[in-house]
Amino acid sequence: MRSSQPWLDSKISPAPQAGPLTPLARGVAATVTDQARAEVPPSKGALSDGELLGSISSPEVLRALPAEVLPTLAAEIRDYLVAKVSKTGGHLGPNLGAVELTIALHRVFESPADKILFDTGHQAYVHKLLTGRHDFEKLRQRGGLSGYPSRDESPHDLVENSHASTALSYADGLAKAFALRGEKRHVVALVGDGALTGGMCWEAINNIAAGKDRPVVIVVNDNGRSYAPTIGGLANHLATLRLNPGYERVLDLVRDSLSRTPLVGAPLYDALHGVKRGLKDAISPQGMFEDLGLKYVGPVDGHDLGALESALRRAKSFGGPVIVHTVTRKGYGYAPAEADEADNFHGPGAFDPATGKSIAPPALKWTKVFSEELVAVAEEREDVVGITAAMAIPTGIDKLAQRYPERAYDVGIAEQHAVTSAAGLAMGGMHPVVAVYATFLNRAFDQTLLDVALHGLPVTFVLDRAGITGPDGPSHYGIWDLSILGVVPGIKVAAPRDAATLREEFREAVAVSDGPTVVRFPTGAVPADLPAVSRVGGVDVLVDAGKKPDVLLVSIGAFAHTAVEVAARAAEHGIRVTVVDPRWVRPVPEALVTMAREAALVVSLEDGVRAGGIGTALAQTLSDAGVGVPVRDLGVPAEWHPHGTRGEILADLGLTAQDIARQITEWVSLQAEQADRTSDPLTH
Ligand SMILES: Cc1ncc(C[n+]2csc(CCOP(=O)(O)OP(=O)(O)O)c2C)c(N)n1
Ligand SMILES: CC(=O)[C@@H](O)[C@H](O)COP(=O)(O)O
Ligand SMILES: [Mg+2]
Repeated sequence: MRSSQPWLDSKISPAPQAGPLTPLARGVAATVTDQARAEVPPSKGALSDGELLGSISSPEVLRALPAEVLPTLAAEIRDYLVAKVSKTGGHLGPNLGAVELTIALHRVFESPADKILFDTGHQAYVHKLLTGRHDFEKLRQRGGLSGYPSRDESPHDLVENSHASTALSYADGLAKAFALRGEKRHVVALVGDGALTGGMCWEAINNIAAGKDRPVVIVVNDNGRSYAPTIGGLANHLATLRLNPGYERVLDLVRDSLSRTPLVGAPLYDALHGVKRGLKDAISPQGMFEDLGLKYVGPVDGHDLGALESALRRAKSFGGPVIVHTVTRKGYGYAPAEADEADNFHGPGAFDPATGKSIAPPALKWTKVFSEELVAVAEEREDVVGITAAMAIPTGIDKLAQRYPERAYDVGIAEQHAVTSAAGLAMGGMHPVVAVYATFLNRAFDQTLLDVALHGLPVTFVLDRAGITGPDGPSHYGIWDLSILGVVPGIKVAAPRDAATLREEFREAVAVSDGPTVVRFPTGAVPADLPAVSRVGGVDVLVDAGKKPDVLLVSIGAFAHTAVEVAARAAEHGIRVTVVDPRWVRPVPEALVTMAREAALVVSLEDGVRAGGIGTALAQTLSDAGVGVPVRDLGVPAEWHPHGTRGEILADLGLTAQDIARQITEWVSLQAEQADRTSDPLTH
């Protein structure tokens, strides 16, 4: 029995073989467990979810375990992860694939003296368990563990930024700092094959390789996938790897990965695997990395604990920059995750562990609406092409790829390249649609500003997951786009409020031929369509409070339903609120200036940072037009916001209908008091 839970007895994975414990191992494990029980502070949580796992209060305890019990530990970790993540949701596939790797890392290196960095950080759950964090009940939920490394949680955690491809640069800097300070520490960076497609990694490798005496160990977790496969179909060209008889299982894994249909080109994978078209030209991966100045170890079976430990010890003893190439399988040990072709187990929501089926009620998502409209537009216009940075399904580019494979490009985790390559496509007569999460556009700001906008190129950016997102926490909030795009001359930004306006505004965006356009929308289920009562100069009026309203409430994007509720609540206090949705928020529509002249107070409401946001732009526009009406802007403070649900975070920020109505009522009363004072001759 390798697992206490039937779903781990997968037919797909050939190993790991935990098997029953030998009497010796059982004895040692029991002793270690007793010691560990005594050591675990009560706050660190349960010991009941797996006897051995429950004993691991720190990496020291892990290092004291005999190798024979490690497969059991790995099986317990998988049990635990499936059981817990099936309830909370989270990054299951990446973690199941990194169990042995993380165990080996913590046995060979001595964190926190040695520094272990997790690129992206979505695969750090096993690291959390091995560093004594065993309470996953509220993973990624308010008050619970973060879904990424978190310096508040543990001295073993360093990097909280879950934007990919940064770990090698952090590692380079840390190694330089330790060299300057004369500290003998190893710096280890675990990076996925997907993250390795990001340009920052190669900039870092260029520098790491130059530090011959700096002990940086780059561990590549090569599972052949980002979300979707990272690779091309070159299964017939693996002869160089076959030359090494120790890699039979590695070859199986690689062959499996290669046989999947790719969206992405193959050069990186070729390099990693020493693959080139034609055996005569075959290069070895050693050659590639060693030419760059890095010692190469591998490929190593990333589920073979013995092989991993021995490879990592070799790397550790080398004393300079070294790359350890491990081959793993995403979702390893849990059949539905291993068989996952649709990215469902990269970061699933809650699911039934017995079947792997999602238990979320079906809902129409913003992404699906965009995805369908993109295909409809592409059917009408041959110049429309789609670009994704390794997120074809999550951004909805997959539907275009299915319909027109030659008109959809997955460029890898390479947002900067995505944008400038879109600029090239536009120069060449196409109309590219770059679909990224709002937070990841940060990466490509300069490219958007100069490569696209300066050249007046017709590129449409579709920003998914804009605004407050939720469980991924601070790095994933899509709250900066409206501000940073505000400084891009000539850019046009739309913020649809529902499915109908998303379709409409997307079509308007791709109709623009003389510069960049942006359509941004939030995460999750799209709310019911909210028809306008009228449209004035391109601005939709959602609630018309008649002439000279007390308040003109300018609602941006998905806040429309909240804004309408605010108007209803304010009306109960005798305050007349007109609600408008500008649809296009940059540049600020002229019609808003005319409407604002009529109102006693203008309030803007946006799902983005207030600093430099639409409220600021509106106030400037009104001031420039000589409209003296006071403007109040409601939005997200430029601070770090913790993980939680979107609803919880919005409530924290006072961005619920109830809070906004109360706030508006106060402002209106304050204005009335001030007006009274001004008109009272005794106060002069
Ligand atoms: C800059 C950036 N773009 C996109 C993402 C979204 N993303 C998160 S994980 C991931 C795939 C990572 O693949 P890999 O590094 O191979 O790790 P694996 O999940 O396969 O373990 C992507 C694209 C991100 N985190 N950062
Ligand atoms: C690590 C990462 O960047 C993604 O996996 C992200 O967690 C996905 O978020 P969604 O669940 O909103 O697609
Ligand atoms: Mg990968």
